[in-house]
Amino acid sequence: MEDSPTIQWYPGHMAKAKKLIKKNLDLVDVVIEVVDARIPQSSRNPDLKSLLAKKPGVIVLNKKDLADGAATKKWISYFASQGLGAVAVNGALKQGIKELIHMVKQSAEPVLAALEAKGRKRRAVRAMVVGIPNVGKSTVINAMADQVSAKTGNKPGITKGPQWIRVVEGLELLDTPGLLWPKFEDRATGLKLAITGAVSDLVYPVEDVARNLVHFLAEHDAGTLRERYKIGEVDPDPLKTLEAIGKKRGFLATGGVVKMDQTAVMLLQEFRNGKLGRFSLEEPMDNG
Ligand SMILES: Nc1nc2c(ncn2[C@@H]2O[C@H](COP(=O)(O)OP(=O)(O)OP(=O)(O)O)[C@@H](O)[C@H]2O)c(=O)[nH]1
Repeated sequence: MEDSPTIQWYPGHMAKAKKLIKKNLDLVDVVIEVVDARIPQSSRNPDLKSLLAKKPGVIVLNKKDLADGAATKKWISYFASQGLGAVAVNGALKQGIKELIHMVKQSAEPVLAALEAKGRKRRAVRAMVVGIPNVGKSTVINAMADQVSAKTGNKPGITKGPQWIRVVEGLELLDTPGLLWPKFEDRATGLKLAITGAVSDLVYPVEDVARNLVHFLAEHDAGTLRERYKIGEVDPDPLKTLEAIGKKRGFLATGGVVKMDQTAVMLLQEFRNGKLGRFSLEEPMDNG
């Protein structure tokens, strides 16, 4: 779904997404919720918990290569304290996938064991991947599928129902992810989603998003801003800092005025690609 980061979510879209997820939920034992490791709380869907009812879930903190390692560890402990299994992965490099597979199988164990106790034959665990746009759902599915890479289920020609991928012995995965809407609860959450690219650059003015990123970086690692953009001191006013960055990069209109939009887009791109380093935009205690 290449265009999904630009989806504008309206109540109609959300209702449709909810219906699709509910339909597929009936088919699986475990739900794998992919979140962005840089914003594990903000990139969770607000309604997933009620959708899941009592189904076990595993949280995947994807893009761990872009997040701060110490913060990711704290998030994993935090989720564990809430009774949720969480694992950090780099879907793109297929790191952490074996641990994820193990966790998914483990979380379904009580259900399968109960079925077996009733005299049923043991069957493979069935799982599906869900998450908001751009967190890496397809990448995680591909990384898991790559373990064996054998499609199972429906034969070609009669591909009416869902397609299953046999990940390893005893685990099957639905081949399409469930797309969920992001949180729109408050501006701070929205801006974090915008900084990481989970919501469209059309939702918030790009200059606002970049200003907030500069504010965060100035507080957490002003040295990186100074060194990468050779801007001397970081101004307490983030807009002035953004302007200084644009000037250094030569993003100038006639009359020497800095093209702020162009500067903002460049800064966000560099942050999203990890060129500025590894940053987590939130830690567990920020969320109470
Ligand atoms: N650095 C990094 N990038 C990743 C990782 N996993 C995925 N990406 C990138 O993140 C972007 C989104 O990945 P997708 O797998 O398309 O995400 P998705 O959640 O399926 O996206 P939608 O289809 O838009 O909902 C792509 O540019 C991926 O290359 C990761 O672990 N690290």
